[in-house]
Amino acid sequence: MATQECNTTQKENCKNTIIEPMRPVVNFPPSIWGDRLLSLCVDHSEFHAYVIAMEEPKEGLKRMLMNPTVDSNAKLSLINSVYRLGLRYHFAEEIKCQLDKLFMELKMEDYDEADLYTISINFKVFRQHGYKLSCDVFNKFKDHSSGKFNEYITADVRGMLSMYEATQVCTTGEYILDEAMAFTEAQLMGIVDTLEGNLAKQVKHALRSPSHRGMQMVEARLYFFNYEEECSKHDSLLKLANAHFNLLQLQHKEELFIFTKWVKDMEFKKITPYARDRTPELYLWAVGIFLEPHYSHARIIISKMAQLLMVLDDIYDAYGTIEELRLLTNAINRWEISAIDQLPEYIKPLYKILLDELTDIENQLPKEGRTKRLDASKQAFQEVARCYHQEAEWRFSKQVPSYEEYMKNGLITSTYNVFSTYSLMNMGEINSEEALVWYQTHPKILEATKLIGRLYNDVTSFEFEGERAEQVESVHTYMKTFGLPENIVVDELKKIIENAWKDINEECLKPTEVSMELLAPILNLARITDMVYRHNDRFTFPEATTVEYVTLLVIDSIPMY
Ligand SMILES: CC(C)=CCC/C(C)=C/CC/C(C)=C/COP(=O)(O)OP(=O)(O)O
Repeated sequence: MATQECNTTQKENCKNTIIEPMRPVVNFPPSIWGDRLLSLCVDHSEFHAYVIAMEEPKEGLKRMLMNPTVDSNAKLSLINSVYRLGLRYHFAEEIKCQLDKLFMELKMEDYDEADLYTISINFKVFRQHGYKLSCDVFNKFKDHSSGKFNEYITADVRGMLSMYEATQVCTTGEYILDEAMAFTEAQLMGIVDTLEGNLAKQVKHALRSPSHRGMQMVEARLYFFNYEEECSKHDSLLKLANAHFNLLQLQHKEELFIFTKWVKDMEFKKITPYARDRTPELYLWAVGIFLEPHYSHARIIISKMAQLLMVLDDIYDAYGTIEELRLLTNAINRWEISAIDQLPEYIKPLYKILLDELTDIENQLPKEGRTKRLDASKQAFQEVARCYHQEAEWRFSKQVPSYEEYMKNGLITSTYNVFSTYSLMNMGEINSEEALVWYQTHPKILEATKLIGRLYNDVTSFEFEGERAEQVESVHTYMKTFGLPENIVVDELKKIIENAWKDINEECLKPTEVSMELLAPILNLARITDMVYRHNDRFTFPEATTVEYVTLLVIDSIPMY
């Protein structure tokens, strides 16, 4: 549909005149940011001030975490706050030491007298740190004659909220948690408009984005605002979180400026005018994958990868003719600058950027094991291009593949192989060759994350994409393969997404296949996917939440205590 075929007479004309093919018109909303982000400026002396401001409260918190006289519930509640404020990486050793001990000493009877709030917090903390506390701790809240949850818990809103948050870490076969999730969600939805103050804000946000599935930095900022009581229980927690936000915001501003300037210097607007303009939104993915300050370099690289993938996606999905796409795929497979000659003029500058940037990234990698890493990253990119091309072939020949065929291809076009490979490659010391080998075994956590990416993206955007060029996506391939109507299919695909989350949770429980540090970027990729696609395609249409979150993280300042 996007090409205008030449007939015989036209062919004659074609020899002399270049006929511009008809291309689909895509109404991508423009960026709302303009050049504003190029004026982001950073005072470097502030970095040092925040690092100093963090030192004392950090020591204070370490002492508190290690203090044997602090009661176990209070300690788990403190660990919960540390986790939710994005500070876990400062206390990895202390938290591990405490949780090992608390988990080993734990007896189920300890929970006989405990309330719903306490049990839920403890359950979530243990699970999020890899300890499989049994979901039987929730049995006592059920009326065993009716099989339903006891009515009295509906009066405990804080407890229900906490239980709803705890159910997000469930694994396959934990039916009580499935039921608890549905029950608490329905109850909270029913009362949210009657609540006031911080509790109202907490419930509203949890229903919009449960904390376990949210983007860590956004969750941390909102926890700081919405859970004042928990945060101000300990002065050192408040001070550390405050200085930490300021430090990260400074760093994120600087990184976003570097990335925005790169997009401008590469002249993407001029050479790819057909593509979406989504600079800060792409950067948000990078912050979502890596929260810690020491992954600054990785965030910039991931943002650049995302920009290149987005532009490629827009050529393959919307702008290129099938002939052009064949040439482009071939050139990307060849991966050599001489292949540029076979490309249409308008694609040449993009192809050059692609090769130059990847070479540049390669040159910054440590020498040891470089070749293997390079092969993995290049192949991940080539694979995406081949699969984008396959989708285009289906579209141009008006074929609808089976759901299975589509998904085999679609897991690759989720682009998460590229994101995870580049994440791993740029993690410095912990990035061992062994870890790369593990990545290439298609670990369950990575497959589940890709599945969530592909399905969430399709479920929320199939109507818009369908309008533009008969895109091949999971909703319609599933409808065709299983002969089911659209509304049923959307529900089925959402169930598959829920099950994939259970796999991710399972893979993060001890003993894990690789360290939690290596699993974290993959878990975080699923989290940012949930944030962007849970309610809509907030990437293509970023007006609401994505803009709000970019503003929250990079623009709105936080008064220093
Ligand atoms: C697919 C997915 C989970 C992407 C998120 C990761 C990301 C930011 C990738 C780079 C840009 C991109 C391809 C966005 C999705 O566009 P699209 O909605 O047009 O993707 P589609 O053409 O593959 O459906």
